[in-house]
Amino acid sequence: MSAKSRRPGTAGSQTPNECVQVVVRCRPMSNRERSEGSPEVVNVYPNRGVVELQNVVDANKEQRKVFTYDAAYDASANQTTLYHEVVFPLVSSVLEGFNGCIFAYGQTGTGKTFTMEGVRGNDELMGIIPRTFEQIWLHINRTENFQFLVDVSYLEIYMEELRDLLKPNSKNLEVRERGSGVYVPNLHAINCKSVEDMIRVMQVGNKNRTVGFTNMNEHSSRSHAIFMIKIEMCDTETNTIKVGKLNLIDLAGSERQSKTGASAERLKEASKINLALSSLGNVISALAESSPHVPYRDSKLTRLLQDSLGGNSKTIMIANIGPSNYNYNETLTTLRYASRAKSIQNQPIKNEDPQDAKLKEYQAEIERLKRLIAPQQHQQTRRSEPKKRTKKPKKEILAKEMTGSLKASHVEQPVEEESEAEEAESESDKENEAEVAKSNEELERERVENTKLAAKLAELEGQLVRGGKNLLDTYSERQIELEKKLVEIAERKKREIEIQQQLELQEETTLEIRERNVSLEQEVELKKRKLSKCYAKYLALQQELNDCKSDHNQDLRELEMAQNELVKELKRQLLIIDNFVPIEVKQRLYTQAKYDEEQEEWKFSSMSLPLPPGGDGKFSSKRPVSHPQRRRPISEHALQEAKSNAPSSLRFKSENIVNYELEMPCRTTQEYRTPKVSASLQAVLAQAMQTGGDDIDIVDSHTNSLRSRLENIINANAKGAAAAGAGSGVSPVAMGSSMPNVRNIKSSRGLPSAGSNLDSNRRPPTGRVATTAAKKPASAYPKARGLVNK
Ligand SMILES: Nc1ncnc2c1ncn2[C@@H]1O[C@H](COP(=O)(O)OP(=O)(O)OP(=O)(O)O)[C@@H](O)[C@H]1O
Repeated sequence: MSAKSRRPGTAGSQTPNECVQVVVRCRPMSNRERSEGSPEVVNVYPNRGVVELQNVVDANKEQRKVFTYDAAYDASANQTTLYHEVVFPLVSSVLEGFNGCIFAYGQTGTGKTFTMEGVRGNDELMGIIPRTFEQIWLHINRTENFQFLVDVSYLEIYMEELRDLLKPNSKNLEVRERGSGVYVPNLHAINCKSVEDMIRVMQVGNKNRTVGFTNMNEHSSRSHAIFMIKIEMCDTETNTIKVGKLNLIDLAGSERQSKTGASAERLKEASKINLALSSLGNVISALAESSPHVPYRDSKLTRLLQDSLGGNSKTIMIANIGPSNYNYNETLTTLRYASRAKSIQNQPIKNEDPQDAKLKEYQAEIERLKRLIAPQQHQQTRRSEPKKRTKKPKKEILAKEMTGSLKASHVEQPVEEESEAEEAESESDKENEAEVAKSNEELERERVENTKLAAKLAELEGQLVRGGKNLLDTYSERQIELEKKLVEIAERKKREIEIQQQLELQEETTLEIRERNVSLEQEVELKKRKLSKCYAKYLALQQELNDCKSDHNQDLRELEMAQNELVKELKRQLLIIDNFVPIEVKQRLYTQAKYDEEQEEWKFSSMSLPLPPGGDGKFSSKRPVSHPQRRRPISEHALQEAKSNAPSSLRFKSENIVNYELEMPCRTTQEYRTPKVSASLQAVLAQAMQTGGDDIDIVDSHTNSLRSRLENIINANAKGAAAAGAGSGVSPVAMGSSMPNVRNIKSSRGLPSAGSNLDSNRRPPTGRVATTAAKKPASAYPKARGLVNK
């Protein structure tokens, strides 16, 4: 596919498939690298999009490795150029209603955070994220006849846990899937109305982000941070809605554990980071090879990136590298991954008139509120007017009647009639007053309701931003022109790179055509040259293969280290379960715990407490109760007692159990028995006393090996699930989806299965286990990772 069809920004609701755009950025030498005298091994050719890596140490290795990308930037490239040439067109597409994703990938300390976030408080060194804010608001301020709703969220993945950076206390964030893509339920979103609002949100999130010190970077990001922007746009003339979503991702750095000088905590972090990044690498490889299975579910990171890699999104990968020889291997790995990512194809689709648009909801709500408020106001004005009018005539009539009757009374009426008239008058006055008070009350209530509705209306209207405002406040015409020119230059540069790359490809073909016209001798000479060229290519490929193998082995070693850590942890947990958890709880734990694939955690089907032992007579499970329908057997003695009037006979008089004292078991306690401390626990405690408690290696003295114990537990669990299925009338086959799948559990939880080196420090496997291992070689290592048995 030509780079032209890859370029984002093409209009139309369904664009053709386009590849992930891959850009490499090499940072300058750091002070430390300079002072250590580490040679520079990276050459960048920005006008050809080429990066060249030299091997200055190993003489046997091929000297140069050349990689070609959509664009390449050397240490002199500034933040503005990178933004205008790479990011600007993508953000423009997002403002047209596409999904977009930019992620920075690379070894720790190579400038991912510098590229994404930049240096705070320095306009020149501002990174991609704050520049994106400016572009978005500039667009909003320029676009007339449009209404916008801008929401942002910020989350991080730390140690395979999703955390909301804008609500650090909220827990248990999950990744879910629905028709329109992956999403995170309950993720906090903040409505923004300006660049400043967005910067404030970014700063709040950054304060909550997990960073730490390593040998490679003083402020190393220990988590993958994802800044999400959602822009809903409504054309007020046609009343159509578009939604653009942009994910800006600063990944944690991949690192060799030996180099980072990692402490135990850092080691744990690093193994999780590397695990997530290696699953990202696996996803990239699977997509690049068009593999039928893409292991998105291997980590939270890959699940979140599911749309961005191979889905509905325009995506840019910025691969950050360092120039020094010290990082040769890591740089080579990054360049290889970046090269592979170039062939990932996405299918971006414009999000037009989506059903779940908030803006639609808001507009409907605003209309509803307006409809509610208008008649009420009308009614209020109408009601307050006639009241005054009707009140007055009543009073006038009364006054007239009064004066009339007064006059008459002077002349001819008797005194009783006079007082009757007065009474009638005061009664109707009271009625009138009550009516007025009632309607006043009603009016007041309506007024309060109206104010509430008006406040809600104002709040909703306040969240929507009308486009085409403040244009002159923010940008002058000349600046707009300048920006257009910059984008044009960026486009031209991109085209130049494409042409240059095509030229290089055509050079070889041209050479062949020329060759046809020369003499035989020359042809031999040329063939020789060609042969030596091919041979050099062959050597390079062979070298590449060897490099891949050694890389693979290195990965394997690191996975083994992570696995050893997990095994240690497992042994610790089993030791605790064996020695401190009551046996009945343990059994319930083994048989009733179920693995929830969706939420990726273990769960209990019912959380009732374990019952104390019942059948042995020591305890009864319930207090005895009388039978509700049967009468108590009545003895002769009871009948006689019932007849007497002695106070003690009271309990025999009525049938109901008013004074019935329940018979309780005589003992409710057990003799204290000194706890048995197992040999393994004793050994651990002794070791802890000697070493001070750090990093104790548990030697399992259990008669079963760790592997067979795990198998037993998993079998018990499977049996428990099957029994539960049979009990509930559901066949175990039908329960397949909810039953913990042994293989799935093993692979997804990282539990090594039979055949792995789980208990390498123990006796060799017995014949039975060895047969199992021989039967199930495929499950020994997850195939998706490309791993094989040692
Ligand atoms: N292009 C660049 N120009 C100047 N300085 C840079 C550049 N890239 C990185 N740096 C500097 O290198 C150092 C490390 O960069 P940064 O923290 O961005 O690395 P990172 O890849 O995010 O590391 P980590 O993965 O550990 O978080 C910083 O001091 C940064 O200022």
